[in-house]
Amino acid sequence: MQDLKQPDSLRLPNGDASAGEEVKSPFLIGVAGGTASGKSTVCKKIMEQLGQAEMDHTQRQVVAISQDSFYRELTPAEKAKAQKGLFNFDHPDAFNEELMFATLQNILKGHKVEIPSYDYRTNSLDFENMLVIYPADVVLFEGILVFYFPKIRDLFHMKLFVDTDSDTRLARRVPRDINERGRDLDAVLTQYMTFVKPAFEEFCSPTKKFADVIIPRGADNTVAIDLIVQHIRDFLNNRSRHGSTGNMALYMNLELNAPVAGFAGPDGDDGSGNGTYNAIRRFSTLCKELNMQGNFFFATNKNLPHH
Ligand SMILES: Nc1ncnc2c1ncn2[C@@H]1O[C@H](COP(=O)(O)OP(=O)(O)O)[C@@H](O)[C@H]1O
Ligand SMILES: O=c1ccn([C@@H]2O[C@H](COP(=O)(O)O)[C@@H](O)[C@H]2O)c(=O)[nH]1
Repeated sequence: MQDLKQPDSLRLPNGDASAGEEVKSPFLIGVAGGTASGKSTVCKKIMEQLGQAEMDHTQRQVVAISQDSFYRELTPAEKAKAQKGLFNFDHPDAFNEELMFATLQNILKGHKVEIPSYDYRTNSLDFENMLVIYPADVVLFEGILVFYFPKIRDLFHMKLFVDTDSDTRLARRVPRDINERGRDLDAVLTQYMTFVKPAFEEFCSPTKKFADVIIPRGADNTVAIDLIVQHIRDFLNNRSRHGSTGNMALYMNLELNAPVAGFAGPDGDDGSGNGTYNAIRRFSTLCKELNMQGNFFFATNKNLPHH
């Protein structure tokens, strides 16, 4: 059974900002799932429901980042293979793990970071179109293998897995790759059968076990999305009431071992230990709600009280 923990960055009282400067150490949510399972759509819906999508980038409290910005640069020989659909973009070696790790660490320290966008038509990073990620309260990091690398997996405060059946995913991937990623039908199907499907089974699907929350049917699962949104909203309200260094992980019941002195939750917790109990209650209530809805699965968490 996994052990949900709180990364050091959230324990730091003030990150690495200069004295007096407020640091936003975000609540980091990993969103994994097979290709075309709906990871970006789920993130988009969460952002929209929180009123973040139409907001200026510099002002957003919630931001979403794609793992695709961390594909490693290909050698000319690999590029030639990729153009013929003969490069395996679904293998962990296709990613720059170190850069991904360093970037997430910087994000957790409350730094502004710049990452390239990804151009699927040329199979390359697009440094002309850099994405600026401003410090935010909640960061969603989505991709097929976000839970594959242990040290990256350990950075997440919460892990979601979007679980959509493979027929639906293939049926979505084919038109998307043809219409949006400049591919032809033969290439899409060959790539899928040669690389995408075997790699999903070998590398992506096994990471489902690390998820705290599994979302069947992705963006169609409005109940799951509403509940996740409601809880993010609660964090944001809590943080705006208690400052950006407010301990979101405790509020979310992800660190139950040590009460944090000075933490005051919405129920008037004072850090004496009752705050922890109240956090457990809130999280436990969420689990119960989700179980009752029956279309959402919460992985067993040894931290949760049993009712
Ligand atoms: N619930 C859904 N119903 C219908 N189409 C969907 C749904 N979710 C996603 N799609 C479509 O499927 C494709 C893949 O979705 P996307 O969110 O980009 O998946 P991922 O990020 O997991 O690759 C996109 O064209 C998207 O518009
Ligand atoms: O140049 C590339 C890079 C990636 N891919 C495919 O993209 C998916 C991952 O993106 P999703 O949005 O999660 O589908 C992965 O399965 C790669 O096969 C590509 O085709 N070309």
